[in-house]
Amino acid sequence: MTDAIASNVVPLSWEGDRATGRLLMLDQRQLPTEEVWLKMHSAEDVARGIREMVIRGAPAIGIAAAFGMALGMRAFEGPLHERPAEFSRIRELLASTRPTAVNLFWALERCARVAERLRDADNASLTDALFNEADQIFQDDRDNNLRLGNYGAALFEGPTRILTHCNTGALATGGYGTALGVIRALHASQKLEHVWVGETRPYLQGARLTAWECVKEGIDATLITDSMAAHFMKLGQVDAVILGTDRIARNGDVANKIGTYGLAVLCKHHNIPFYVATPLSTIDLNTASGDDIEIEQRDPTEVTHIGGRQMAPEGVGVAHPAFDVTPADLVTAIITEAGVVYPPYTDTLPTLF
Ligand SMILES: CSC[C@@H](O)[C@@H](O)C(=O)COP(=O)(O)O
Repeated sequence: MTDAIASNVVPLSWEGDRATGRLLMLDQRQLPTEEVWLKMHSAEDVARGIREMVIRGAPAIGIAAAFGMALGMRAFEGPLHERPAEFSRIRELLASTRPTAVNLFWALERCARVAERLRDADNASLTDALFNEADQIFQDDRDNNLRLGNYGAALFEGPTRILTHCNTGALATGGYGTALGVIRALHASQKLEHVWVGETRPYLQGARLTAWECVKEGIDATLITDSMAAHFMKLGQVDAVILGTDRIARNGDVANKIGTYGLAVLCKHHNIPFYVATPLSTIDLNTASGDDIEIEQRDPTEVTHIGGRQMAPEGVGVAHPAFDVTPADLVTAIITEAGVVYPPYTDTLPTLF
């Protein structure tokens, strides 16, 4: 086992006591130039924060939603069985924010199980239990990342050159990160030579967030545009690609940030291993294949504008699927907190649970 570097970056934190306090979210839209913390007082605030990308990344979205559920129920009085519609309304509000990352629905399901157990309890007890659940999801995610980071790092002898995409770091999780967690663990064990950070058009999670995390922790990283990946692979300067995911289907198909599928195809052509690092909370055994995963379609202005400046003419058609699906047969291995699994994923994924 390698010693983890303690990342001091977190996407959210709590301020005050549970009865009157608030959730603080680091506004990821303002990074890397400004570190602004927004105060969330209600489920509506949290839902807006997720929808508008104040917080993003599959595990972080799930954690935020669990806190949103607790904040939402805090506003009421009396036992839940007297007003079950309120719980459903808040759950649906949070569930409607973003469709692709399964962690959102997984976390809300955990909250629903808590509520079911305490449907006759007074509201203070229910709210307290929901806050405990949110804290537990937050803490577990960080611990799981540390574990999967070590499993991932053990796959390499070093010195290794990794290419990654989007942001899968402390900002996208309970801390530390999934794919970036593996990279952190490689760095800690002195097996990391270098990281190529794909900028991740159109939302630039790689350029704005992963690059920021790497610089903050002294990880040797080079930012490239997405279209440069093939070039550096051809030059023999990429030993492996490691990414995160928003949902893995039962057959091992991987939904992740748009551009992931293209990288997997490039890896196949250049004979480079393609790894997906994820907590078990992102594996959805109830979804048979990637064809069944809803792909979020986002606002066209995220494609036509960069930093508020218009880059495309009025009137042009624009497509903006935020995610794509990489077929399981392009995935070399899936790295989790319970170990590393290889194809055929239909057989190996269920053994992790
Ligand atoms: C550990 S994060 C894994 C994924 O959530 C990440 O790769 C990703 O695609 C995030 O997309 P985003 O649209 O920024 O929420």
